[in-house]
Amino acid sequence: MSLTAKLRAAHAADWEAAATHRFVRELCAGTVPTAVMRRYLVQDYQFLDRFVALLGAAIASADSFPARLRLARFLAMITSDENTYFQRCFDALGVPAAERRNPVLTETTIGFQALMKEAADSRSYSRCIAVLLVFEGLYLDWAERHTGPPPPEFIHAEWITLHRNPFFRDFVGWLRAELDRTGPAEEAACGALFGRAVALERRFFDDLYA
Ligand SMILES: Cc1ncc(CO)c(N)n1
Repeated sequence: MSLTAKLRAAHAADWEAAATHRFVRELCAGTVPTAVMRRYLVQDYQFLDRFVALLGAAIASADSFPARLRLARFLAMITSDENTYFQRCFDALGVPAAERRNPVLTETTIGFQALMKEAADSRSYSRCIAVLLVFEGLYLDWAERHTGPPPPEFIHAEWITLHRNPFFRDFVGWLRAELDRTGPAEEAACGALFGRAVALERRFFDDLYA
């Protein structure tokens, strides 16, 4: 069994709970309450800050130029299309500047930031990839489970299509292959980060309805 298949199986309960969570079901149906969507986007924008730094660490620690190019292309999408999605949502929802820049963070967001900092500071390519694979693989998974027409509001529809398109799917497949190639040398450390990331993803969605 490949490392990524083993990790996915070891954390199947949290993974399934997140991939089929009430939040993603409501998102795909276009019925997320506005207050819930707003809470999600404000916290996720703080997630994104460290996520960009983690991608930078992965680029710096990668063992080949093709890997750096691939990660850099993904980073370019995050810092353009995905960043402007957040800005347009904040405009539409009337989120003030202070809450875009410096909101009160939940424990879970703080946990995500600590996890990403730890992976980035390790300067280990495979540890960075282990964390990235959870973030992107889980979002690809729930987005691809949605097969109906996109919901009418851009706030819902674009968050789905950002995670359900051929470029994103290829990128996740590539992350999986990179972890299977480089992760076995650091299996315990990669597995621990992977498991923490999946548990945080589940909690991040749970928090929205707490
Ligand atoms: C919490 C979280 N996990 C994964 C993604 C996908 O990048 C995201 N935007 N937010």
